[in-house]
Amino acid sequence: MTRVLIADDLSPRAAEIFRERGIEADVKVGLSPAELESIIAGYDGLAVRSATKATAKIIAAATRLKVIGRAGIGVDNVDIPAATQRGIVVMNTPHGNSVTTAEHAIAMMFALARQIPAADLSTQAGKWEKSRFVGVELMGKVLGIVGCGNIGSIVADRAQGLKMKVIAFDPYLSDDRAKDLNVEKVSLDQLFARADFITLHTPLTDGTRHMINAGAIAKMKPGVRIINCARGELVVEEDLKAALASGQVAGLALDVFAVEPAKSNLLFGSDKLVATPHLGASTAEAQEKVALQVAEQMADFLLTGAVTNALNMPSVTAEEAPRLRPYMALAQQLGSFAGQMTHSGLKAVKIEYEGHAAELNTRPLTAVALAGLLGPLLDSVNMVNAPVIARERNIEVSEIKHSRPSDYQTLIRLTVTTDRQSRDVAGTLFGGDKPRLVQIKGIAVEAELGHHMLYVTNRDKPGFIGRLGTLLGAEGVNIATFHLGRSGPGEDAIALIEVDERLDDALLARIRQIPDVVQATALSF
Ligand SMILES: NC(=O)C1=CN([C@@H]2O[C@H](COP(=O)(O)OP(=O)(O)OC[C@H]3O[C@@H](n4cnc5c(N)ncnc54)[C@H](O)[C@@H]3O)[C@@H](O)[C@H]2O)C=CC1
Ligand SMILES: O=C(O)CCC(=O)C(=O)O
Repeated sequence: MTRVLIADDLSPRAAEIFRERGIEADVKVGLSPAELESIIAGYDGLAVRSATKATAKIIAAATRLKVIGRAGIGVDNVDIPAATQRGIVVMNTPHGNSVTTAEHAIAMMFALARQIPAADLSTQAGKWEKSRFVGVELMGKVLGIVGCGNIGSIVADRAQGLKMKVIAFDPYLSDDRAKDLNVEKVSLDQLFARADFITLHTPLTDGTRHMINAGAIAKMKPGVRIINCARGELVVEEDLKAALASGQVAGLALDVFAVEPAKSNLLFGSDKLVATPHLGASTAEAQEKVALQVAEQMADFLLTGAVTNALNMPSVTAEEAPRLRPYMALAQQLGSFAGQMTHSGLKAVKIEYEGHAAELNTRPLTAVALAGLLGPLLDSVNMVNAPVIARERNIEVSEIKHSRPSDYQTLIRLTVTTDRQSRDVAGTLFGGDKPRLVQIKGIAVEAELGHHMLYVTNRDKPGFIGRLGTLLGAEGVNIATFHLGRSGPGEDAIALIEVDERLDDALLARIRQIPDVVQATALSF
């Protein structure tokens, strides 16, 4: 039975959805890394929020794992390259908690502007310190948004409702989108120089780690207030501590910390700091949404092959999945055929689509063709890691969709170039869903690929087929199907023969001794 481990505190809806869809769901929250490592091999899926770290070590132990689902946005707690190498799909749930997180950023901005947490503490302590808590108005102030994606743009919208002037730095924000959002696109230095409040909404990447450091803070307006509801490591906490002490930064609101859970932190204790324990996504509504979304996505993938919001492979919608399935089988078979015939360094792979195939979402087909191709050459290859492996090995992959009329309603052709030669193989779907090989090295042949095949190339000479059939019969080899093709009378010919069992090397050697045989290979599908 398909089994999923829910390792973080997700809404109970997630487990319900898995079970409703016939997937066994174990909820084990708070496992240590060692405990997780010791049980992960029993699961097909792992659902997490941010507490569980799916490290390379955990992933290496996850021999059965097919999918990691992040009920949330940031996936910095998942080692995506390690998952990709192991052929594990990593998916998240963008949008599910964006409004909630944007609202938290706005709440943090108010908390800073009016010192609400400190005023609350003081008031409840019976101090009534009206003059200590004189705040600043938000109206007319400049809000600098660093990272204007889903969350940043919602923050921009809400801030405009508060009559703030919104400026944004985001290298991927187009002029049109900035215009739609009514935000002024600026450089990072301009944002630092102009913003009264700065709010961070970028993912944590090598490019954003520690972007708010002493150098950046020095460029900011004295008395700036900074909000971070994205990731702790976007800032250098030591530098912020110094800036709070000097007054360069008047207030700091942090929902996220370099080390979490932040049971202690060098910034704690300052009355200029407002801190929350990574609560950005923690509303009932957001948690319900992300739990439902991650469970549906993971179940869809595990049960139907539909891929939504994956970070390491192309998407396949639930509608596409059944339509793509026979094409996937065809692409896999073509790849596998070519892979089993490839014995020297692979340099390039070209995958061409014609007819109906050219109208499909071909990225997953290309990925599966590559997996079929590399599978016979390497261990543990699947459609998730095959494109990465090809890239790492400098294999040039090209995909072409032809709009020209085709002899076939649908056709996929794979051309593999090695150090020594180029070889192509093409196939179609017979009756709309049955994969058939239709061409090998430009020679027409129509063959369904069975489990065990014998592939022979020979010179087209009288008596050859009889000699081959006689030898196979004499060796007790049962022939299921026999397919022939040739480029012309007396020229290159091929035979594709389905047999009940894989032929051994000794018999293959004898087949190669039959006059006119060029090569003979046993293939398995
Ligand atoms: N505190 C919390 O509980 C939550 C935190 N988050 C964090 O918020 C982050 C942002 O989430 P979304 O807005 O949904 O992501 P998103 O992907 O929609 O937006 C991120 C934006 O950052 C921009 N960006 C990337 N590198 C940048 C750079 N060097 N400088 C400026 N901008 C850059 C991107 O172009 C993109 O527009 C997540 O990656 C996650 O880490 C998300 C949800 C909840
Ligand atoms: O699940 C959570 O509480 C954290 C959410 C988060 O940080 C994210 O979605 O990136």
